[in-house]
Amino acid sequence: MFHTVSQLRQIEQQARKLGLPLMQRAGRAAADFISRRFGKAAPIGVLVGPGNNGGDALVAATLLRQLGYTLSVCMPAGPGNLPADAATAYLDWQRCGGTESTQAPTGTCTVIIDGLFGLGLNRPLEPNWQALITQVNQLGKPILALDVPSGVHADSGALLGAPIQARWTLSFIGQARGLATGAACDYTGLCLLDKLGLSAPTLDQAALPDTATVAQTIRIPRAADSHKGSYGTICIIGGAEGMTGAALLAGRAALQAGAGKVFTGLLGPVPSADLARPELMLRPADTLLMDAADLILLGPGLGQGAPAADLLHHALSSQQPLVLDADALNLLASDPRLTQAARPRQAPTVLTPHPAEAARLLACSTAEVQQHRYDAAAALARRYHATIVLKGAGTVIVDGALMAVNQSGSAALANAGQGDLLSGLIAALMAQGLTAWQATCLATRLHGCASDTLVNRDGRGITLANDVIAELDRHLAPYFR
Ligand SMILES: NC(=O)C1=CN([C@@H]2O[C@H](COP(=O)(O)OP(=O)(O)OC[C@H]3O[C@@H](n4cnc5c(N)ncnc54)[C@H](OP(=O)(O)O)[C@@H]3O)[C@@H](O)[C@H]2O)[C@@H](O)CC1
Ligand SMILES: Nc1ncnc2c1ncn2[C@@H]1O[C@H](COP(=O)(O)OP(=O)(O)O)[C@@H](O)[C@H]1O
Ligand SMILES: [K+]
Repeated sequence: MFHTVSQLRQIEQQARKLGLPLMQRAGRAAADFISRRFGKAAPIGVLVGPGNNGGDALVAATLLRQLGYTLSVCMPAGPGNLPADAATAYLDWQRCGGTESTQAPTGTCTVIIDGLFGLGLNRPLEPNWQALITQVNQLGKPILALDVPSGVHADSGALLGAPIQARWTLSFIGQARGLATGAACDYTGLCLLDKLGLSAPTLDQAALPDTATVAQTIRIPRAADSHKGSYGTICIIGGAEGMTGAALLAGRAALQAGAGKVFTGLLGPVPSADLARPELMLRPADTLLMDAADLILLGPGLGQGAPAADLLHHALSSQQPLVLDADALNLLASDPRLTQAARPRQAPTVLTPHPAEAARLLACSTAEVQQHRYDAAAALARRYHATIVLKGAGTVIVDGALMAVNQSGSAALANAGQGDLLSGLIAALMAQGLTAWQATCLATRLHGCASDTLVNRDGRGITLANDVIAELDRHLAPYFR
């Protein structure tokens, strides 16, 4: 579960009204974390910023000092303008004999606590703060970031400079959603949560779920008295010359994920069979009976020529559920008439853009999409009246008012063919009766899990699409029971 900054602030305010000592609890959680892992021999560096994140760090420093640790506290903005709770924490620090300086910790520290900025970072790091963070990162010491690595925007995950490179991020009350997606994922290290003794059911209801949470309730029934016609007929269209493999990978994934029948319509040369998966039926794209299928997947290896655009137009005006990927998205972005055709569709439309495709669809830069991944996915959903899968680290899924973020998978998936696989998987799950929301969440989750298994079980560094497809079955099987 992840939260917006405003949700976290609301909880904080309610707890304050009850007089709960949240900063004390946060500082204690941080001190416990350090004392469980590090002995008292070498000093601990502590970075204290101008807000309550700094207050958490000061509480931790005070408790660690009382335990007998040596602390080296760096407080560049001084204590003058600290907010009330943090000012109290500073007085406690002074009372126990603690001192501070404006000097960065040195390489003699065993570990560093980052309390520079948390939820309150609201603009790019100014040069003096950036210089401090860079200097600290260069020490190469393990860093415990409090709440958020300083420099990461807690709501969007955007980098407001070059952030603290944390080994662990210990969040309080709830995890900010900015930790879960995009570039932030490279700075958090292992994400941990301490709820500070609060249980907040209303907060949880409004939270951004992980796809794993959505997947928990999904089942894909397979009746004893069923047959291949019970599990959907899919038309996959793509595979222009030189890109046959993209359409085949989508087809293989769809079959492996339980679709009843998969017809693969190719714009380029049509092999007599896919020898690795002869169950697939291959046809010239223009002979496929799109309208007879239960679902159309258009895009893997489609190309952007006139025949591809005609097929897209036809698919958009069809009554069937539609999954659009790859060049189908690029064509959609290039012609406003296609956008007009997408909006009034009654059957579900799913778009699966990677960040560059999303940027084309939104007429902005890829960097802008990546800085605002949640907002970009939501904007696409509104613009196209579609379910959106914005791919990449922390894939974001939006379906109407629903949003989820995925945490499975890794850069082992960063290779051509994975998007084709994912689109085929989504298509198969929808053809078996899942809603677009369920199918996109489950497919994204399982795609990442299958790759993670190859990485963790088999020690793979890179996972290729065919290998991930072979691994899908064991991950899907529990959902068929
Ligand atoms: N209160 C509580 O009970 C609890 C709070 N908790 C803790 O509080 C944290 C949130 O605290 P926070 O709201 O004070 O924000 P924080 O992240 O410390 O930074 C704000 C300061 O930074 C400044 N500033 C911003 N950007 C800047 C920039 N680029 N360059 C320079 N300055 C910049 C900003 O300045 P201003 O915008 O006012 O000019 C302000 O002074 C939260 O993450 C958690 O750790 C937990 O203990 C739970 C209980
Ligand atoms: N660094 C990463 N972390 C997690 N998942 C990733 C990463 N890089 C790629 N992926 C996943 O791999 C897939 C790649 O899709 P895409 O870029 O469309 O590939 P294709 O070349 O097959 O079209 C997406 O599902 C994406 O989320
Ligand atoms: K921090």
